[in-house]
Amino acid sequence: MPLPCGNRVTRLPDYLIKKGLSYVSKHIAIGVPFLFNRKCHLSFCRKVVSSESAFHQIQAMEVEKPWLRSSESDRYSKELDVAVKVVQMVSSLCERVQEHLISESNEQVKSKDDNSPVTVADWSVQATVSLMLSESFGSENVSIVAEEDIQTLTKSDSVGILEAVVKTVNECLAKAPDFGLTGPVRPLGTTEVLEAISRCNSTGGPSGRHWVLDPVDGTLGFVRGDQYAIALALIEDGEVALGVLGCPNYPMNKEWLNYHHRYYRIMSKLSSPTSESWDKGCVMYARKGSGEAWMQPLVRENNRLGLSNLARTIRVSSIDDPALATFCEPVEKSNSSHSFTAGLAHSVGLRNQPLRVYSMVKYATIARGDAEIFMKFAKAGYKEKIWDHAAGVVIIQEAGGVVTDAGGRPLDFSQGIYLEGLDRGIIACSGAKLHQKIIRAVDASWDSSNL
Ligand SMILES: Nc1ncnc2c1ncn2[C@@H]1O[C@H](COP(=O)(O)OS(=O)(=O)O)[C@@H](OP(=O)(O)O)[C@H]1O
Ligand SMILES: [Mg+2]
Ligand SMILES: [Mg+2]
Ligand SMILES: [Mg+2]
Repeated sequence: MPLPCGNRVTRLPDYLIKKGLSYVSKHIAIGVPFLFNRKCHLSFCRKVVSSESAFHQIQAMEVEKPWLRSSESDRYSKELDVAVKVVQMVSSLCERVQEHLISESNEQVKSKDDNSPVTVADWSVQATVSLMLSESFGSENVSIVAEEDIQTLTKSDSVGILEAVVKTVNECLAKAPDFGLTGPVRPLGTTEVLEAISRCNSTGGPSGRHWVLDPVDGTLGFVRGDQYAIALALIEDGEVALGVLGCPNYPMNKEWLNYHHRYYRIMSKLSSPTSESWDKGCVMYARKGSGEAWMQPLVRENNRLGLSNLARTIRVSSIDDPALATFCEPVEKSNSSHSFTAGLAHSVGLRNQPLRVYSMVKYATIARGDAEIFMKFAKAGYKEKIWDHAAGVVIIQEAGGVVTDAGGRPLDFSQGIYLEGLDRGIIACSGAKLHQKIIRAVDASWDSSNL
């Protein structure tokens, strides 16, 4: 089921609006689940909606469609709908911040106590997602496990960056209607923004619903003008129910990936490519058990296309011959042993150079069939966090792939913020055959490794 990702409101004569609304109401009244033809429904809405209030009426009706809750296959429809829109919204925020970071200065980057980087974007995305989920589901119903806290942000030397966060959040919230969402009626103050960030301090666990957010995954890639992702997932009773990955620098068309990120920058200075020709970013999403994963282009301010019409299903690669397969891994060898994976690649017969990509875009490459294997072997003692994996895992699985630890067991999202009990590392593959070969190779070489 493709989901909407934004609507531009254009003024049309009143008689058309009425006609449009009565068309929608009629279909609801006679119980025609025009969800079956949601593409048509959305492009229809885009054509007939002439004011924000009319648009919100249609949205409200959309939310109350009874059939969304009536069948198991439509479970989490509303949650996924909201999650995709929110990720679209904050992907735009990240693009603006990244552009600014690259062209202006490094003042918007800080180091956390563990020396890892954090930026205006990380905090602003976390605040915005927290606010929009509360707005959509009621703050009392929303538990969020997320990476950032306000410790560094409230230090005395962070006054400038805190101001930038509040400004960035308010600018983003003001654009909520462009994405089919409702933002607050007035700009938020510093305390409210800090509260929104701090509220994401849930520790998850085996029962109940928990949203899991990595506001900017691959912050290092982000500050370097390279790949990064916004990752939002919903865990219910310890299982990942849905996942959304915003990948603002991962093009819809694989071909563009061959160009280095610097090329983007040069290109955007030479000409300002339209999103139609450039197609630079995408959002991917999936619901557990649906057997489908989807991708659609990022909503851009200059993008008035019928974006939901451009949503398409994605599928993992059908390549199962190691000689033809490509594996991807983290860019930084401090995050995953490049020498160990090189040994595995050799023993399994992988011939292609590894694709080193920052962030959960690695999960996206497998889900979309741009690579066949993703491996991560962190140093002993490092504990993987659930927000670095939840969204990517469900998207790969629904796209037809396999994700386990190196012992072949599924990742356990039920034990709080860490993937407790993870056996050695993470292996995601497009299919069972490659997966089995990698697992065997790990077993054969683990004892002689330094890991
Ligand atoms: N020491 C160590 N070992 C393993 N993993 C670590 C380590 N330190 C951090 N992290 C987590 O890695 C996240 C970034 O992973 P990537 O796959 O993007 O790594 S890389 O930047 O491409 O090397 C990164 O996510 P973000 O902080 O969201 O960028 C961290 O959660
Ligand atoms: Mg991360
Ligand atoms: Mg992060
Ligand atoms: Mg981080």
